[in-house]
Order: sequence, then C-alpha cells, then structure tokens
Amino acid sequence: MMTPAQRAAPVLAALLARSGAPCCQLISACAPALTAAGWSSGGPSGDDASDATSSSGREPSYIAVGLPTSQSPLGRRSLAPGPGPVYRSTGHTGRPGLLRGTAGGLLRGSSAFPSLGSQLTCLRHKGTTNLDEATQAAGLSRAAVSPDVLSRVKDHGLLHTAGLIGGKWTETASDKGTFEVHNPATGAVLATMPRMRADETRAAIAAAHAVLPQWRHKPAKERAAILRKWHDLILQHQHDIATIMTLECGKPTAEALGEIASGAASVEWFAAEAVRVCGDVLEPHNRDRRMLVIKQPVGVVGAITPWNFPMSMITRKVAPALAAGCTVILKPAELTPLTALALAELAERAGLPDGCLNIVIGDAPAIGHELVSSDTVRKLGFTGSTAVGRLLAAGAGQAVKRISLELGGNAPVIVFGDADLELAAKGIVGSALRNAGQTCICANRVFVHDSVYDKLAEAVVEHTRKLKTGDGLEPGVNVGPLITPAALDKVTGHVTDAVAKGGKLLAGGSKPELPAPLSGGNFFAPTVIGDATIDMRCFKEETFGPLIPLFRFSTDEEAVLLANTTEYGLAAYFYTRDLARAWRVAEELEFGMIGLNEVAITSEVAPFGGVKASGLGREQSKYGLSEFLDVKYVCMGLGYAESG
Ligand SMILES: NC(=O)c1ccc[n+]([C@@H]2O[C@H](COP(=O)([O-])OP(=O)(O)OC[C@H]3O[C@@H](n4cnc5c(N)ncnc54)[C@H](O)[C@@H]3O)[C@@H](O)[C@H]2O)c1
Ligand SMILES: O=CCCC(=O)O
Repeated sequence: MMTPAQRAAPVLAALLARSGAPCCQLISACAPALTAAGWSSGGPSGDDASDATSSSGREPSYIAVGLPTSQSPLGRRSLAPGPGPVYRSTGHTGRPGLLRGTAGGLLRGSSAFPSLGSQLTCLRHKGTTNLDEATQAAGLSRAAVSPDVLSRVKDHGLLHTAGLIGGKWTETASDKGTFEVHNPATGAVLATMPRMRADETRAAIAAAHAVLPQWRHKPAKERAAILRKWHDLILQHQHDIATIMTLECGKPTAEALGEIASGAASVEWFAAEAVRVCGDVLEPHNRDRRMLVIKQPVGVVGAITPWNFPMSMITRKVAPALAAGCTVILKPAELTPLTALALAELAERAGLPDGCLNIVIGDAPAIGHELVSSDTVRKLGFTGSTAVGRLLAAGAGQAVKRISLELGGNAPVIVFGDADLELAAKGIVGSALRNAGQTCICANRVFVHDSVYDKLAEAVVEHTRKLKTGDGLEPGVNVGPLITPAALDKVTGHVTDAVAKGGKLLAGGSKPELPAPLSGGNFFAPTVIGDATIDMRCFKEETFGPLIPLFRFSTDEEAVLLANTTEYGLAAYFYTRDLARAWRVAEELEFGMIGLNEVAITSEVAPFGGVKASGLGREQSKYGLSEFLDVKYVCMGLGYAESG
C-alpha cells in the first residue's frame, strides 16, 4: 500500500513542473513531499547546489526523480545514509546536482548510470515510474517512441521526439502537426515527431544568432574541449546510437558502428583543427602599410542532411562549424531524426551552450526556405539529392549566401586487363552493396576490360551470393532494407529496364522471400546484371540500391570516356597495376575523389566532395574547416610617407 505522501509526490512534482516555475523552486517545493515519500530527488544541495546551473549558466528543465531509495540502485549507489532530506547528484557528467532535461523524454534512464537503464526513473514532468502514465502526463501519444525502441536502447535519455531550439526540447509544432518515423525493415512506426515549419525555424535561427557572440569569442581551446567531450560521449554510447540508426535507416549494425566511428573521427579531427585557425601577414607593396589576413567564423550556419548516413553527414558539418566558432541550425532527414536527436543530447551533455546547436524537424521545404532566405544565416551546408541541391543553390544565389553541396553520384569502377581481379571483385561488391547500395560513393557502373570480363563477372557473382539480406539488427546480416517503398520501386525499375534491354541477370533480381515482420520491409536481393549497355537507366541514373551492372570495354580511352559520361562527378575507382596508366587515368577522370585499387576512401583527414552535378565545396580535412571561415583582409596604414 502506498502512503498518501507516496501517492502525492509524483502528482505534486508533475503539477509544479507544469506550472512553469523555475527549477530551483520546484525542487524546494517538491523535496519535502518526495523525501517523506521515500523518493530520492536529483537536486541541488550543499556543494551541488552551486553546480545546478553550472557550465552553461542555464536552468535544467526538469527534476530527476528516483525510485524509493530502498528499491533504487541509484539510491543505493548515490544517496548518503542517514535521516533528513537527501538531494544528491544524479546528474550527467559535468552537471552534478540535476539531470538535464528534455521535453521529449518519456521514461529516461540516467546516463550517469547507463547500465541501470530504465530501472532508473528520471522522469520529466511525469512523477511516475509507469511508461504509459509518463507518456500521457507529457501529453504525448503512446507511440511517441515505440516500445520496441525503448526495449532495445539502454540509455533512454538519448531518445527524443522533439526539436531542439535554444536549448529547449520542443515537443509540439506550432500547428500541432506530426509525422512518423518508420523502421524500413518492417514498416513499423518507431516514433512520432512534431512537424515543424517556418515558425520553429525562425526561432531556431534567432537562438543561434543570440548565442553567436558568446560562442565565437570563446577561446578555440575551450570550443575544442567541448567537441572532444562530445566525441568521447559518442563513442561511449556507440552501441545505443548504432541501434537507433539501424532501426530507422536499416543499415546493418556493423555498418552503423563504422559510420559512428567515422562521424566521431570528424568531431575529433575538427576539435584539433579548431586551435589551428590562423591568418597571414603579407609583404606590403608600400612601406607605410602592414597587411594582414584574419579568419573569422562565417556566423550562423544552416545544415540539411540526408537519411543514408544519419550521423556522419551531420558531424561533417556541425563539428567544423562549431570548431570555427559558428552556431548551427540542423535539419536532419525526416526519415532518420532519432540519430540526430541522440547526437544533440550528447552534445548537450558535453557542455555545448544552449542555442549553439538547434534542431528543427518536419516540413523540409518550409524549413529549407527559411534557412536559405534568412539574412541571419550566412552559410548553408547541404547533403542530399542533386534536385534539392539545385533548388537550394538557386535560393542561396538569390540571397548571396555561402553554400556547400554534397550531392548525388554515379560512381564508375574501371577494371583494366592487368588488375588484381580478386581484389577488384571484393572491392566492387563491398562498395556497390554498402548500405544496400544507398551510399553517394557506391560503385554504380562497373566497366570491365574484355580480356578479364568473364573471370571478373564470376568473382563478383560469387561474392554477391555470399551475402545475407535481412534485418540489420540481426548478427551476420550484410544487406539491409532500402529506405522506402519508393526506393524499392526505383531499383526494381532499373533491373526491369536493364533486363528488357538485353542485360543478363547473373544474381538476385527481385524482392527476397523473408518471414514476417520482414515481409513488410523494403528489401531487394543484391543483384548483378551482365552485358549492361549505355542505353540502360542504370548507366545514366544513380540507382541507390543493391545493383551491380557490368559493362564491357576494350581500350583505356573508351573506359575513361564511359566513366566520364555522366552529369555526376563524386567518386570514381579503378584497378590496375600499371603505374603510368594509374597516373594518367587518375588525372583524366572528372571526379572529386579517386580510389586506385581501393574503394574504402573515406577519411576525416581527406577532402570529401565532388565536381559537376555532385556539388560544391569539400567536407572533412583541413579544407572542411575553411568552408566555415571568412577571410578578412586588414590593411594598417602606419601614418608616414613612403621613403627609400
Ligand atoms: N555527396 C555526398 O556526400 C552525399 C552523401 C550522402 C547522400 N548524398 C546524396 O543524397 C541523396 C539521397 O538522400 P535523400 O534522398 O535524403 O536526398 P533529398 O535531397 O531528398 O533529402 C536530403 C535532405 O534535404 C531535405 N529536403 C528535401 N526537400 C527539401 C527542400 N525543398 N528544401 C530543403 N530541404 C529539403 C530532406 O528532408 C533531407 O533532409 C542521393 O542522391 C545521394 O547520392 C550525397
Ligand atoms: O553517402 C555518403 C557518405 C559516404 C561515406 O562517408 O563514405
């Protein structure tokens, strides 16, 4: 039987929290009732109290309420013995005294004790340990985050169903609209999100602008320390992030972990680059002058990212922007917002001040329009399709705004007669089927010299047939689902078109038979088409699916011409052992990135980006930081006439 005080405590906590009173008042008001009820409350006391609004100087937005101390592992581990009120630190790293809050949280485990997971009941505005009640108390639908997600992710603090504007997790869109996030492996709903639009975007821009002076004037070393902490937290939580990523975008867990390693490496790289921004002192043309070049952050930055790399496309923009002293409004893909929101949660835990990273999710054209037309936003970083990139580039041109574009690709692989065929076959299959073929630098068109065509085709088919298709969460699965039914239709269309035009189906070619619930997923079997020709759709268009078309060629010139016959210019690969040919072909290919006897070309130290319709600018590497810096020339007159 619960005592009256026990029954009252959660209600009191919820009512007070909803009253909008400042957090410190809530804690003081709730504490006696909570304590009388035998609950432990994360809140300031003694030394901890001064830390409650610690590094960012802001008030955390909720009270962390623990289980009755007798039941709670947190209680046992963190509460001091003895009578009297107990307000002990249960906070996230660096935020003793309070758990930092998020409006999107339903039932939230403490990241300070991640292994305890959902046993810890750090509830915001809920005052209940029951998930259904907590969900209802927050005014969220039961499906805000599905039980499937909750049961698989250990640190529930990473799960948000809200945008982030000026440090506040914003659960509701101004017009109350929502959208759903689906698991492409089953079609199941994973989460329901607010469908934000222009109002929220304007608020996010204002928040990013307000904090810009504070952030840009912070010593680079301090900005770097926050980025490094973010990097460390990402790696600490990599398994939870991988689970979230696989659930919403379908890629196998091993690939998700690879993307997280790559994304974290970008954050670490730009933390190191932050302290190396330097200008120039020029030799003046007159002795009475001194001429300098300084580098300054461009200001408020908009970032729009795709679903196929839900993390690394974000970190390649947000990390250099923050390192340079810019503040950011991020619009992640609506198909995969959960990964982005988990990253933002970790950035907050790392001590990133409110407003430095804002996230708006929902109506892409409305959000994009605000970002591109706002005078406050000085730069836009976009990764996605060439069609949308063109739209945004036109808007940025109109607004005279800096823009970088990482767009579509249609990567060729050339296998010359002297190539190591086993290496080439493995590379082709690995590259073409990575993320089920949904990678901008995936091998799309394979050109094989006549003399080695049959052997190479056989090896490619053999490697393809070894792959297991299924739910990316299942161990041993190599190829996950496509992101949407529309993506499935596109691949099906390319295969049908190729076969109709004389292509030979050497492997795959249709939707695989998979048991429920995977029968509801967007799966397509890894497919190899032989004797492909240039009139096929798969020659001209980016397939973005698990298809390997093999084309024949007979001379080097023909191979390079075929490879360059595309509007795209992102990545190209070729296999040869001839050094002179290697240099010649690398120079003749019209692409931003070249893999010679190698397909794993992505690295934080190397410039990533394309030419032609594949985009403008570069991400990663030392070139990636300069995208977020303005060059300013300062001429100092020394006030005396030129002499001698
Ligand atoms: N070059 C690269 O580095 C790179 C990396 C990954 C993906 N891509 C490309 O991205 C494409 C696949 O991604 P996608 O299907 O998500 O692309 P997409 O262009 O449809 O969407 C990308 C982002 O743009 C947003 N968006 C859509 N319409 C918009 C609008 N009118 N205004 C503003 N934003 C809008 C989407 O919501 C999403 O966040 C492929 O072509 C792929 O090659 C390129
Ligand atoms: O799709 C684009 C990203 C690919 C990569 O990071 O290798």
